[in-house]
Amino acid sequence: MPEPTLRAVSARAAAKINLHLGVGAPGPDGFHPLATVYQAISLFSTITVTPADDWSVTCQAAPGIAVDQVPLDETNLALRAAKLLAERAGVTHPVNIHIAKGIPVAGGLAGGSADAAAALVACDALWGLDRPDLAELAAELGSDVPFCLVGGTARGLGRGEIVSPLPDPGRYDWVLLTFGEGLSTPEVYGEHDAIYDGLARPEPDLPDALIDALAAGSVTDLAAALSNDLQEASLSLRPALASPLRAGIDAGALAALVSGSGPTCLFLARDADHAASLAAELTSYGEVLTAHGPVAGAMVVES
Ligand SMILES: C[C@@](CO)(OP(=O)(O)O)[C@H](O)COP(=O)(O)OP(=O)(O)OC[C@H]1O[C@@H](n2ccc(N)nc2=O)[C@H](O)[C@@H]1O
Ligand SMILES: Nc1ncnc2c1ncn2[C@@H]1O[C@H](COP(=O)(O)OP(=O)(O)O)[C@@H](O)[C@H]1O
Repeated sequence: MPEPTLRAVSARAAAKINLHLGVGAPGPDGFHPLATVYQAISLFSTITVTPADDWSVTCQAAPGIAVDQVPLDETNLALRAAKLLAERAGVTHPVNIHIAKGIPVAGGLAGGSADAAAALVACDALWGLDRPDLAELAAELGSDVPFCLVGGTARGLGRGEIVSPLPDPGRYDWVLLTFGEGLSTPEVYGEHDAIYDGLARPEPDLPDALIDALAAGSVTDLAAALSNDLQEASLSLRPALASPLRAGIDAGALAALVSGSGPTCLFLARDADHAASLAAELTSYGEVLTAHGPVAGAMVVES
């Protein structure tokens, strides 16, 4: 077994958005086949792992982020990630996992998945493992976790865990409208199934227009190609989202859509200055953040 080092190690991972989220009919395991395009954006969780006598998790919120819904028991996804890696690598030394949370919780931004990806990378470095197969462990932890390891912009197939990078040389500025009360991902998928009950659902695919827009770095073409099959279900569960989505377009956003399973609303801006002015127009609807993408995946950082 590798000898543990005594130092603490920090790693950070980014939130994701789905530029396209195509959802098919669920398989026998209840999971939905996806054809999605993920983009990592500049909202981060930083995980610090420190050798300790027992396994534990602590969490601290960045300004504007509410962390009361983050579990501090064995269900915490970062703790599950660390324990899974320890078990597979034969490590028996517990760690404290400290989460500095900069990603809104239960917002359709893969905050828990980002924490898990960062925990894998941090523990891998702390324990001196240098394992090349973190993606396999990531897929066991959740459908979004493999993307959070990789970052950038990538297509996601299967249930979202089969990730391959896409050329994306541009920079995109986003305004995010977030809400204190999240939406449950399984409930949103369930609502999607209820809406499509009895209706045929084609196999999901990736639109060429989106891939081309990204390759060209064209913000206006990207705006025209954004789509989310879960948006209708999110709006059905949270009808109040319709009004800020409309307000964003009225204020000049190039596009407005729900992020993944929601309820975070995304607004695409022309550039960073435009994002700042759009953000100022939307403050009456919820907590407003700005971010840009694509950014890198999970990586070790200075503590
Ligand atoms: C919808 C998406 C879009 O990227 O993310 P969020 O917007 O919630 O962050 C993902 O599909 C969420 O991924 P993730 O949150 O990792 O899901 P998992 O832990 O693997 O699964 C949680 C639950 O979501 C449902 N689920 C998830 C993925 C999938 N392809 N089909 C599903 O039906 C299942 O009910 C599953 O029990
Ligand atoms: N480290 C974590 N951070 C946030 N939520 C977590 C974490 N571990 C487990 N959870 C649970 O996962 C749920 C979904 O949170 P999150 O991953 O932020 O949202 P989403 O699935 O919408 O992207 C939360 O309600 C919470 O109960």
